[in-house]
Amino acid sequence: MKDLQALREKLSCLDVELLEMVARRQAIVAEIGRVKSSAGKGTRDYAREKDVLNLARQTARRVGVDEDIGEEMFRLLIRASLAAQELDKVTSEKTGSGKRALVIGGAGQMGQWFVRFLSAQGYSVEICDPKGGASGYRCYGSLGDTDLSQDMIVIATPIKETRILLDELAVRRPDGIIFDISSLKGPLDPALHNLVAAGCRVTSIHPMFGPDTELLSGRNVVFVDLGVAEATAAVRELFNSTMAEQVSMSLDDHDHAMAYVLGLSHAVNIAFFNALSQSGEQAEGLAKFSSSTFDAQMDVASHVAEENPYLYFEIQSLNTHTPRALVTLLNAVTQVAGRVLDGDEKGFVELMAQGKAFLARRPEDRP
Ligand SMILES: C=C(O[C@@H]1C=C(C(=O)O)C=C[C@H]1O)C(=O)O
Repeated sequence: MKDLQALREKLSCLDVELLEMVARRQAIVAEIGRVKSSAGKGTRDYAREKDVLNLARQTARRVGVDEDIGEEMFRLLIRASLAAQELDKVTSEKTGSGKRALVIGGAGQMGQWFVRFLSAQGYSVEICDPKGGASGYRCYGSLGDTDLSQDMIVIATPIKETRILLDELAVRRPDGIIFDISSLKGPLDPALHNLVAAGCRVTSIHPMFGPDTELLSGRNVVFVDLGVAEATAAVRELFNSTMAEQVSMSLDDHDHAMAYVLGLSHAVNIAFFNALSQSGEQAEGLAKFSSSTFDAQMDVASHVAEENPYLYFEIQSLNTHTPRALVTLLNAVTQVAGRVLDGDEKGFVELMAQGKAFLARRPEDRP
């Protein structure tokens, strides 16, 4: 027992050293970030990352550590470097210095993300939300309480509420740049164009990530330009210091894509966990036999189950492209069931081959 105690103490010392080394690595990473920034270079360097990961695998092999563990450790470290460099860049560029921003719905989850994001850019952020806002920010209970003199106005409210707010803004015609972040654009089409007609500088975006996101590398932000180029350019500028991919789309193409990217994947998961819960099987019992596919699917389903059901209903019910996506899903499920119940092996294999060929066309993951 004494040996065990002594060995564990030795191990704890090593763990502390490991973390101290991580901190030293991060300090160098921060310096590299500043050098790249002053040389006008982008934050992410995929070729260098590949070299870092190769070295990790080689070294792991040499010292007798599993290569996959070596690589995984360094993937995590690279993610940490990128998140730190991105935040540093956003903060140091001070795009919003001397300017004011209003986040309507700033107490909601994505609203809070924008409050943090705009604050990091140097904006003096104000919040409009009946639920109040984070402490340290000026807060208005309703739109009527502010004169709307801010330079940037973000609308981060449920879709139906956003429509009403856009109408109110069209009457009050603020001078600042206005944008919404709704998951669907079709239901806002008349209100957004009404705002353009009122002479407002408005654009529409859809951040394709959740409120917990810290690192924007590998994430997309969709821009739906409404014909006011100045507004779109100003909002693009907010994301220029990040590694987010900026994607342009028309309003209708956006909702068409969302019927699959959001609607179909949500529906599949809602159907999956309800099929399980209605099957009479017990979750605890199934967990005992879980396979890697089941576990992975359960993880995704659990994320979906935690989401806001009202928002998820809006995403289904307010998209005019939803019926087509859901009918396609019903057909696909019927097809799988049909071929299995008919004992049609050839047909079943064909279904899997078709899907595999489709998935193979996905762009490869970068390191
Ligand atoms: C540290 C750098 O920035 C990023 C982080 C890397 C790392 O943590 O090793 C590698 C490449 C870059 O994407 C760098 O460019 O060297």
